[in-house]
Amino acid sequence: MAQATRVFCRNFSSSSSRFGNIKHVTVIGAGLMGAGIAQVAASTGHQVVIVDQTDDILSKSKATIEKSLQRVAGETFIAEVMGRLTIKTDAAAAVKNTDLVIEAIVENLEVKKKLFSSLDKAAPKHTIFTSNTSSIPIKDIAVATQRQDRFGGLHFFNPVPIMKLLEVIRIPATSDETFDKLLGFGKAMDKSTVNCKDTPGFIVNRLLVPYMMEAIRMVERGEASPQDVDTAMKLGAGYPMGPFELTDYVGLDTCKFIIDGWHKKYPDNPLFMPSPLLDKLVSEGKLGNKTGEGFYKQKK
Ligand SMILES: CCCCCCCCCCCCC[C@H](O)CC(=O)SCCNC(=O)CCNC(=O)[C@H](O)C(C)(C)COP(=O)(O)OP(=O)(O)OC[C@H]1O[C@@H](n2cnc3c(N)ncnc32)[C@H](O)[C@@H]1OP(=O)(O)O
Ligand SMILES: NC(=O)c1ccc[n+]([C@@H]2O[C@H](COP(=O)([O-])OP(=O)(O)OC[C@H]3O[C@@H](n4cnc5c(N)ncnc54)[C@H](O)[C@@H]3O)[C@@H](O)[C@H]2O)c1
Repeated sequence: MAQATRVFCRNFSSSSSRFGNIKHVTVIGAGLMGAGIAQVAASTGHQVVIVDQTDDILSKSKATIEKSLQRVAGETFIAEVMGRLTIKTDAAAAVKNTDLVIEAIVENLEVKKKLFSSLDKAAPKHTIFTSNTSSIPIKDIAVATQRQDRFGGLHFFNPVPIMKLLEVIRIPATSDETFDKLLGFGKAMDKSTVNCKDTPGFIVNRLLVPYMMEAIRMVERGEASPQDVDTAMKLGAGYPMGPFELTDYVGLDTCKFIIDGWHKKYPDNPLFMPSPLLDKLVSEGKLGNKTGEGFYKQKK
């Protein structure tokens, strides 16, 4: 049995002591990342509630999780995992009995702050809040709450069931107890953790974003085609995907939110200047794999 399959079929039970204090997890946002995070949390024995804006989004997300599990697991395991997953549209009700909130909604500071401010009033005192943001400082989100000592970042990578890394981010106010619990949760999720400070892009995106922005600028300058850049980086640098394939995979809208946010925050940094090509594709609704077309048209 290959590595990925082994991890997903290990027999976890929610009564296991491997969880420390985090047994019940609420994932807010049932999109690309939220579905993956919920799948792995439930696969590793946690009780999971997924929250999104509509029942339709939530049903589609549940179906995605089930389909994803079918690639690697048998019927019994899938039934157990799906049995640990529930869905809700009422975020305040969902967090009433939860140990950990993982927010994976749209990459927008004001929307995230509004959400956390309302959750802060509804969640029990012991609940730890985290954001899966790619690019927003965790402390800028945490200020919306009265629990900054129980606030941190959990930055997962896409696709969550396969990518082994979890960046665990602390802000100055994060308590040692909270940080240790988050590291323990990462282990319980079968991820390899790295400790991050709340610096722009943490570790991975601090290096990945300039690389990807230079790739799109090469194309804008007419120096190479997206196809040739992708082939070059896969065959010449050993990357599993080229930067354009990866942008389609991440979502062009999410990439635009990231770069626009950094440009606004650091207007003099040439690395973070917006890209006319990215802006054009987003304005045409070409958001990547999620809409069937981005830099590439998806094969049917
Ligand atoms: C250029 C334009 C610039 C625009 C601006 C840019 C702005 C900046 C953007 C930054 C974005 C940051 C986003 C975020 O914050 C951080 C990220 O997440 S970055 C993304 C990180 N991810 C990657 O880099 C992925 C790279 N790709 C890969 O690793 C691989 O291609 C793949 C996705 C793993 C797929 O590989 P394949 O080999 O094709 O896949 P297979 O289908 O063969 O599967 C491999 C293996 O995995 C098992 N498996 C598949 N699906 C699942 C599942 N759902 N659950 C469990 N396991 C699964 C499958 O069975 C195989 O296992 P095996 O059979 O080998 O045992
Ligand atoms: N896409 C990636 O590769 C990737 C990787 C790591 C981190 N992230 C980060 O994860 C977060 C989510 O990204 P994604 O790609 O999953 O986005 P997505 O667009 O696929 O999903 C976002 C989901 O959040 C929901 N949502 C929006 N506002 C909400 C609210 N107020 N309450 C409840 N649900 C709400 C939307 O309906 C949508 O289903 C972002 O912060 C992003 O930066 C993305």
